[in-house]
Amino acid sequence: MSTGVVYWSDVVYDIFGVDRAAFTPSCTAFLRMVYPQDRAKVEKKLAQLRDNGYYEITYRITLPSGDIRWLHEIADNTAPDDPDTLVGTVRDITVFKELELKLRKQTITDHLTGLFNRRYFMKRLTQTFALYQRNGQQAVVMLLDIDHFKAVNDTYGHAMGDQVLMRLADLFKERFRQTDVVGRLGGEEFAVLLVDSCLEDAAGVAEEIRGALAGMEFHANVDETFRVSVTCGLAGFAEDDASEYSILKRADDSLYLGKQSGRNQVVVESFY
Ligand SMILES: Nc1nc2c(ncn2[C@@H]2O[C@H](COP(=O)(O)OP(=O)(O)OP(=O)(O)O)[C@@H](O)[C@H]2O)c(=O)[nH]1
Repeated sequence: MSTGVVYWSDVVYDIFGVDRAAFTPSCTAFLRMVYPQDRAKVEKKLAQLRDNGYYEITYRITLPSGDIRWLHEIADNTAPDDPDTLVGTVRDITVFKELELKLRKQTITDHLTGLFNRRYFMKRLTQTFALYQRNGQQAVVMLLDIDHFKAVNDTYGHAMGDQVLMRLADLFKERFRQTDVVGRLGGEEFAVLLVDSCLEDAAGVAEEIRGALAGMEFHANVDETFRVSVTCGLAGFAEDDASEYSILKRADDSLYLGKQSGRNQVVVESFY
C-alpha cells in the first residue's frame, strides 16, 4: 500500500470495462470510475481500512460506455506476513441488485396505475407527520374520488373503467411535484401528500386537476364518448392533530361533504 502499486486481474479489467493495454489501474483512476453519489462511501471505507484492516462494501461504477454497474467488494490487509498489501475481490452484482430494486419497487407500487400503493402512502404519511411534529414543516393531504365510477364500469365495462383510472393517474404524474406522494388507496380513491405546501396552494392544484378531468373525453367506441368527474377533499396538518389519522379523517370528511353537495368539486376543510 505504501508504494501505491495496484494490480488488477483480467476479470477486474472486464468488470470495469477497460482495456488492459490502455488503462493503468491506480487508486485515483479507480475512484474516478466510482459513481459520484457512492464516492464518499468508498473513500470512508478506504480510510477505515487503517483501523480495521478489512472492509466490505457495495457501490456503483460508471463504465466508459456510460453504463452503471453494481459491485460488491471485500478487501483485507491483515495478512501477518505482508501487512503492506491490500488484497481485494470484486464481484459484479448488477443483475441481483437490479432484481432487488425491481422487487422493492413492486412492493410499494399499485400495479394498475404505477402510483404508490396504500401501504407505502401510509408509511410516508406517518414519516411526514413525525417530521411535522419535530420541525413544523407543513403538508396537506388531498383525497380524490371519481364520481359515479360504478356507473362507468356498469355502462362501458371494467376494462374501460381501468383506462379511466390509468388516465387519471397519468394526469397526476404530469401535475404533481416529484416530492409529492401520490397513491391509489384502492378502487377509485386516490390520495396525495403535498409536502411543504399550504391548503390554499393545494386547493389550486386540486381545482386544476378537477377541471382538467372534467374537460377530458373518453372514447367508449367509435361514436360514443363520455366524461367523468372527481371530488376532492383537503386537510392540512394542524397543531392539535394527535396523529396522521386525524388528518386523514378530516380530508375524508371534506370529501364526504363534496360528495353530499353535488360531487365534481374541491372541498377544503377550513372553508366550512
Ligand atoms: N375498473 C375498475 N373498477 C374498480 C376497480 N376497483 C374498484 N372498482 C369499482 O369502483 C366502483 C366504486 O363504486 P362506489 O364505491 O359505489 O362509488 P361510485 O360509483 O364512484 O360513487 P361515488 O363515489 O359516491 O360518486 C365499484 O363498481 C368497483 O367495482 C378497478 O381496479 N378497476
